[in-house]
Amino acid sequence: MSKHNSKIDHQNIHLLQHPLLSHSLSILRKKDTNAGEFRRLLSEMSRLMAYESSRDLKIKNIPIETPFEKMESPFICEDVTIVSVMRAGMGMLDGFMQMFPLSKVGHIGIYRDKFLNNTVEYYFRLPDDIEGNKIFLLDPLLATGSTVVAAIDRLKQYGVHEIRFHCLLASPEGLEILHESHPDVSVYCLSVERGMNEKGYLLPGLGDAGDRIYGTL
Ligand SMILES: O=P(O)(O)OC[C@H]1O[C@H](OP(=O)(O)OP(=O)(O)O)[C@H](O)[C@@H]1O
Ligand SMILES: O=c1cc[nH]c(=O)[nH]1
Ligand SMILES: [Mg+2]
Repeated sequence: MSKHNSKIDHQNIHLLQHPLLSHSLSILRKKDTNAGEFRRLLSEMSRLMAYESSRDLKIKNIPIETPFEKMESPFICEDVTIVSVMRAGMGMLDGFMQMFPLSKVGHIGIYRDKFLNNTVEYYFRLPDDIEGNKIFLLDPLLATGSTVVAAIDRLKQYGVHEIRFHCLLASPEGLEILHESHPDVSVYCLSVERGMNEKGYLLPGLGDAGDRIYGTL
């Protein structure tokens, strides 16, 4: 975990460090990176994040036949359900779906309403029978933590327990709040940011992720 923040040195926070991820993140942060490039890189980075966060998935040897002989070969034997927090989580979804082509996919639409000063859920759809699945939850940013906590509150109403939250950037405050509300949830992120501005945007950050993906600046 990040050296500069001992308060959030929780075992279940995984700081993914890889030159390919760091390089791409730097491009995403740049204010003149356009929406097309932002989308392309986010998708590519999501595949790498999925690779890193799935290292411990259970595998089981199953008999197969190669063109030459029979053997026992390892296959993933756990069900993964991917859940995207709209809008910005959609930018990570195709990368994860490519890595887990057999996974089911859920969607949660939540935004931070500036006037209500609260999160608003406008869509919720999970696949049936996902109790016991590993949930790979996607949203590029964790700022105040209210969105991810609201999303996980709802997921848990559906009996899912093993949740891995994937984001690019997280604030120290947001990580604390997430840990207080849901200490069982693992976080996979690329950077713990310095903090937030008065509007709840991460610093140094990358701006509003949804706006940057969809060009709604
Ligand atoms: O930790 P929080 O303070 O809750 O902020 C994080 C949320 O903010 C962004 O979504 P936003 O509300 O901008 O919605 P959008 O994806 O539709 O743009 C981001 O994608 C997270 O969902
Ligand atoms: O910096 C931030 C914080 C919350 N949501 C965003 O999209 N960006
Ligand atoms: Mg937004």
